[in-house]
Amino acid sequence: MPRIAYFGPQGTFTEQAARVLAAAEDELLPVETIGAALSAVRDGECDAACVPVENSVEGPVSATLDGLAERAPLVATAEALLPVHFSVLTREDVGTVRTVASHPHALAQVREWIERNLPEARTVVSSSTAAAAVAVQRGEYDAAVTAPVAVEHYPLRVLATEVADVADARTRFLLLRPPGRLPEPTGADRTSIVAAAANRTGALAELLAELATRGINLTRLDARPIKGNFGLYRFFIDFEGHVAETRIGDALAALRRRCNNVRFLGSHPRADGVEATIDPGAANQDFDEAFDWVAAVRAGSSA
Ligand SMILES: O=C(O)C(=O)C[C@]1(C(=O)O)C=C[C@@H](O)C=C1
Repeated sequence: MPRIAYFGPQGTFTEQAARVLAAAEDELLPVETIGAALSAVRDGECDAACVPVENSVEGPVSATLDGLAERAPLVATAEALLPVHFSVLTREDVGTVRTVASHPHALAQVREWIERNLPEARTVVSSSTAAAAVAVQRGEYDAAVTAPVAVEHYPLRVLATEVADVADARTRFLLLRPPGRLPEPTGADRTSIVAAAANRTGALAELLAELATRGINLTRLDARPIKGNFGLYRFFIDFEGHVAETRIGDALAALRRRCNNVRFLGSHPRADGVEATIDPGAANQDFDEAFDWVAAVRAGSSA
């Protein structure tokens, strides 16, 4: 039975995403950290890992980005996009809430709500939203900011539901596997890479220009420090399209020429189904015809 490690424990948003992405026969295994989920795949204990990658309010999930840039390569074969609003759970015996725990991304999405509704509470960081619920059950903290499903696993008192400072907040999750067969292109795909641009004037601009001149639309750009090298950064770049397409393959080849540390992080269908925008002259057919023309020129059959 295929096994999927997910960022747990049970009742996290990531578990919900894993349920969206898993096949009926897959077995889901909660692990305590994002790093442990990636290691479970790298060590061959699991076939895939489900982890969060970006949130529309708080931005990138750095443990996922750093975990993908180092050690053995993993590629994303699918993504899920979940709406994020929270429940606040407490124990029956709690009167005034003095401590409220959650994952840092969750706390960042309910900061104003806590200030307004739990003015006496100090926030405490936990490894995940569900881990915060476990800590409240154990009596370590007074309240937890959790996914709505958490209360089904951790029988606590529901203090509030539908909590969110920003309406329509969303988190995107990836299903990661060892490199292997890629999903088929659909016309509404996302490709991800990470590259360390050289430390010289214009190096990042040159990488981005390779995408721009081919009419490829970026969907995300994040920088993360290369640990142990103060001032040096890796760039995580997501863009529309699939590596199987001529235009995307041509761009990746150009990035590889400019930067030999490019790592491919996957091409897969977008969860929102948004089709790639194609500029005039930048369709796959335009690339194919241009390459055919060059071949004909080389063969002496065109000019
Ligand atoms: O702690 C969880 O429930 C998670 O799945 C992690 C996570 C995140 O990393 O952003 C997922 C979605 C929410 O934005 C809050 C927390």
